[in-house]
Amino acid sequence: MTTPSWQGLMKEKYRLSLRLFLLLNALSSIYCMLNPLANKAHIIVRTPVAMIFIGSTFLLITNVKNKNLRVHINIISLIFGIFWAWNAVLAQHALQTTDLSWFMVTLLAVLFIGAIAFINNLVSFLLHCLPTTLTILFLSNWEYWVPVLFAFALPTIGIAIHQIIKQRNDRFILSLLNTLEAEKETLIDLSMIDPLTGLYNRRGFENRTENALADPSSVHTLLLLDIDHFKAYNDHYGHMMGDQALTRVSAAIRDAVRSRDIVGRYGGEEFMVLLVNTTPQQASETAERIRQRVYDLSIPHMFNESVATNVTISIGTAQVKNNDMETALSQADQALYSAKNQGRNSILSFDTWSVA
Ligand SMILES: Nc1nc2c(ncn2[C@@H]2O[C@H](COP(=O)(O)OP(=O)(O)OP(=O)(O)O)[C@@H](O)[C@H]2O)c(=O)[nH]1
Repeated sequence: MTTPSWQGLMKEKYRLSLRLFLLLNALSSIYCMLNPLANKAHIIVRTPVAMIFIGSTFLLITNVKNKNLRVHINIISLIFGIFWAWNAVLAQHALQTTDLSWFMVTLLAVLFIGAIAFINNLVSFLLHCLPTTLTILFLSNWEYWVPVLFAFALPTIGIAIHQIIKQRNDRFILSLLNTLEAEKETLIDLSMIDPLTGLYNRRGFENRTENALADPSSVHTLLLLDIDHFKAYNDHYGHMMGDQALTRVSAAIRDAVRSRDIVGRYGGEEFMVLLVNTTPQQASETAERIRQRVYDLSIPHMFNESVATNVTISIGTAQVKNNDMETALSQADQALYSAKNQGRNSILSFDTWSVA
């Protein structure tokens, strides 16, 4: 699970608790309308519960039909809470009773709805239950204040404690999700890095170049670089020295280009560089700078046959046209092959070479 899906789950919970609240209100209002006690009274007594029934049914249907409709749960709970309190006032007036049992049924129904629907939302619970609780206290002249306040305090305390525990859990889960996401990002980054040289591997290179190629107005140049006679180097100096040479050459390439250019290890002793947004002139200057920097490392290579006595590289370059990296790669490869054939430690641009 990710943070956005967690937030989606929270929204869904919010929606479900609203629906539950509306459903319980609709059911309770039906009961109150059919209650024989209420029938004894004037029809006006049934006005608030009728409004609760119409309002909750309408909102419930609307909410089920349109998931994205935003309904403020606190406002709805307060309005319905006031309606229930109004119902208590009208009923008491009509029935002329201070009988606790009658009040308790209404109060417990309201508290039950609030506690079930708003187990995680103390504010909504209070907004829904306080109007009726206070009204009943006044209507009964505070005669039954102990059972009324007890009935109100018990779920209030329970919901408050439950909310504190839930908030702690939510914070813990969110921090856990953030840590997991950060670790996932690190792993993705690591999976794109070549462990020996620290450059992008082929996957990382492709991933990074996708972003650069997204801008169609820019002109990019692809460089393919290959260490000359590296097999002979490995054979004579050993694999460990070969690894060291690869690491130093990688660093030299990285240092010779701008930070926005993308450098990757193509595989073995081959590298690739995407020179982002460069003119052909700048590209050939950069390729020459790379070649020279590697030469200047002066890594001894007595078996770099008829090229030099130190490690050198050959470079093939090609412009990336129409964001077509595959074609550019094939062209740079052809240019590199020719640069090797022309004596190595050299640079060949596919674009000028193919025209000639
Ligand atoms: N030390 C080391 N050697 C590697 C690594 N990957 C590839 N190589 C060696 O690189 C050498 C590549 O040799 P070749 O493909 O024949 O090319 P080359 O000898 O450089 O000849 P040219 O490219 O024609 O100049 C092989 O000997 C590989 O074993 C690596 O990670 N470490």
